[in-house]
Amino acid sequence: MEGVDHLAHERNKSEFDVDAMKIVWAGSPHAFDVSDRISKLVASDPGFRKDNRSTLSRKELFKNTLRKAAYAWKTIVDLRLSEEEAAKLRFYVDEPAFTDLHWGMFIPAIKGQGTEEQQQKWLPLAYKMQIIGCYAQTELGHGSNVQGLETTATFDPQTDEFIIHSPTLTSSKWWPGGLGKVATHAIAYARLIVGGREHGVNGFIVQLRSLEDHSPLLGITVGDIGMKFGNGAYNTMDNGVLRFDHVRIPRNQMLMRVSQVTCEGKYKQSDVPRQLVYGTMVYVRQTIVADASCALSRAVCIATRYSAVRRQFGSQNGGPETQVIDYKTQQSRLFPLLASAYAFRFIGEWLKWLYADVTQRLQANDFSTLPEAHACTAGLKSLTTTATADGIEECRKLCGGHGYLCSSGLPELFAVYVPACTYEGDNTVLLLQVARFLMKTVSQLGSSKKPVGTIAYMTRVEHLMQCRCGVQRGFAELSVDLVEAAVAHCQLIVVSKFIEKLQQEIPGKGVKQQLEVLCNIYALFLLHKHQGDFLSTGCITPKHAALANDELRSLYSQVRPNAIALVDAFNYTDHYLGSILGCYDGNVYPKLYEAAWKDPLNESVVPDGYHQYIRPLLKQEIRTARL
Ligand SMILES: CCCCCCCCCCCCCCCCC/C=C/C(=O)SCCNC(=O)CCNC(=O)[C@H](O)C(C)(C)COP(=O)(O)OP(=O)(O)OC[C@H]1O[C@@H](n2cnc3c(N)ncnc32)[C@H](O)[C@@H]1OP(=O)(O)O
Ligand SMILES: Cc1cc2nc3c(=O)[nH]c(=O)nc-3n(C[C@H](O)[C@H](O)[C@H](O)COP(=O)(O)OP(=O)(O)OC[C@H]3O[C@@H](n4cnc5c(N)ncnc54)[C@H](O)[C@@H]3O)c2cc1C
Repeated sequence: MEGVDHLAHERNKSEFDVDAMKIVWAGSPHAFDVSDRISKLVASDPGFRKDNRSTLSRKELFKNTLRKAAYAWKTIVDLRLSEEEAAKLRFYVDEPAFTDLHWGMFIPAIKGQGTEEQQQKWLPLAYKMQIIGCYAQTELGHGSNVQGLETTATFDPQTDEFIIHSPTLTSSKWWPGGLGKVATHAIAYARLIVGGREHGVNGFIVQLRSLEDHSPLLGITVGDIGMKFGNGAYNTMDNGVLRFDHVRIPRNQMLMRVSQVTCEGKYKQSDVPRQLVYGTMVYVRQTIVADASCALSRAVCIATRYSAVRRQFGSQNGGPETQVIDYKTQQSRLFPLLASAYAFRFIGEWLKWLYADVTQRLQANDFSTLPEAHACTAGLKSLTTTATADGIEECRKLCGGHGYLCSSGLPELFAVYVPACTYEGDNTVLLLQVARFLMKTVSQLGSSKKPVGTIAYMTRVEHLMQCRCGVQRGFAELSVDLVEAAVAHCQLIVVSKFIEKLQQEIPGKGVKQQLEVLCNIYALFLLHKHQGDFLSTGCITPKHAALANDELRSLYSQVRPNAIALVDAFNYTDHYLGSILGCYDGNVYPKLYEAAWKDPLNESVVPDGYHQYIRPLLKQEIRTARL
């Protein structure tokens, strides 16, 4: 029945202060207040409805996304929302759109790679959305290999301009979000050519469309690259294709914090690492880790609530069947994902600190932690997105057949989320960067340069290197093993930071105890999953492995009474979850049944096409082959 909490009995089992855990999950009382207020604002406004997405055509879907983006911007302006509140509103609108790239990449690129003068010119226009930007780096022929990009930017000293050109088909910009139909400007990455000499890939601000009638400017060919994975999902985003035909831009539209070109045509490299050109990618990778905890926690919330609602088998003497959440197999699949959601939340908090720290150091020309920041953002983006994409799919399976319905929210969540394993850096390519960082660290063991921070533990392998020094096989030859080592390195960081989180003051009855249980589940589940490596390297004995398994089962039993409260702590509205299976009150079956009849296919009891195709079949009016 409506208004009845079908999960009340589960909520009454909780052994900790859920409101205190909501603050821990949000990060602070202030962050909780903003999230709670804005999520409810979005949920209560019919202008942000999203339950019809799977029934719209691509063009209807995209136009609806533009409407919502404009409505969100009007809401932000009318309510004078702060930058923090505006970001939260865009998050809870929960629809990939051009604004993600405008705010999430175009603006950060100008802030990170533009000079003070360039920031003063372009940021006010971007903040007021008087221009809409995208980040145009990837090309049809190159994405991972940034140094392989083919677009050229040739300096013309006669006119003090750069000529931006797409020399080949494969140099067409391909994938940039927001590019296809909306962006008026791009940060385009191109090979800088001055006086016939190449100076690597740099970023250039290029206007693509008229601010009067939105038509592409002279020399610009631009469009959408077409439908992507899944129906609604990421098709709300106009990922685009862009070709330049000798497009001229003023010299001062090359982002010049890292490298400069003078009006005399002199190329100058600042005394900063050229990799700062990649700074926007580092920034986005750390935000993607926070995204992972959001996406995984959504899926886990849905699967946990539904696992408590769903009963299957086990009825004794006509009594109620067993809740599937009580099956050990369901717990062994679900609870490690619940623990991962919390683990990724805390590693996301730490990574945000690491990024802010390296940014502050860069401003003082201290580049000492840049390699570690690159390795951590690359590795943790790879680890958390892979685990989250796999986790969302596991949550779909944990919900049985109903998990495959769009009304469960899980198919769309999966379809929107999985490109995170590719965008902002293919996950394997990024792990190879971590492996390169680890090998460089190992090669420096024994020198005066002692490993610190997230690689401090590597001093312990020093003896290994001394006895094995000289035995070196090619990086490429060992890359599979090195990628596994990179994953293990990142997992160690996640576990370490979870443990460090528990050493902080954590208010609220039973809250720290619950987090300790989740931390132990996360760590022991990894040990169980990789026990072959731990056993073969002698890190643990078979008895240790058996003890870990026993402890895991015990920990699952400790989580069980608190599972619903632990996902309630995410404080997601039913609107944001977008899932009948995950609705707060657990009143699933009536809602599933009601939703089915709203499908357009049920607008008529006899389907279109019956008389044309089915009736002739049934009436044998179609000549059938002799059976
Ligand atoms: C309905 C439900 C919704 C819920 C789900 C919510 C999800 C969100 C929904 C949608 C939101 C939409 C937002 C989406 C945002 C993302 C959009 C995507 C954008 C993009 O993809 S932008 C393009 C990204 N492209 C890449 O990442 C390219 C990857 N490749 C590279 O980074 C480089 O090519 C490279 C690093 C692999 C190699 O570079 P290079 O050849 O130049 O360098 P080397 O390998 O030779 O290394 C040389 C030394 O430089 C160091 N280095 C490399 N990179 C960096 C760096 N970034 N920072 C610092 N240092 C770096 C290396 O370590 C080497 O150092 P060494 O000391 O010499 O070893
Ligand atoms: C939804 C979505 C949104 C995007 N948005 C943007 C955007 O806004 N702006 C933008 O510029 N780009 C964007 N991209 C592009 C994205 O950044 C690239 O697709 C991504 O960097 C991967 O590069 P790639 O496509 O060249 O993959 P490839 O590198 O071609 O990967 C193919 C395979 O080759 C493997 N591989 C590649 N190099 C190596 C190596 N050295 N060693 C071992 N294996 C290797 C990879 O692991 C992978 O298995 C987006 C992509 C998607 C899917």
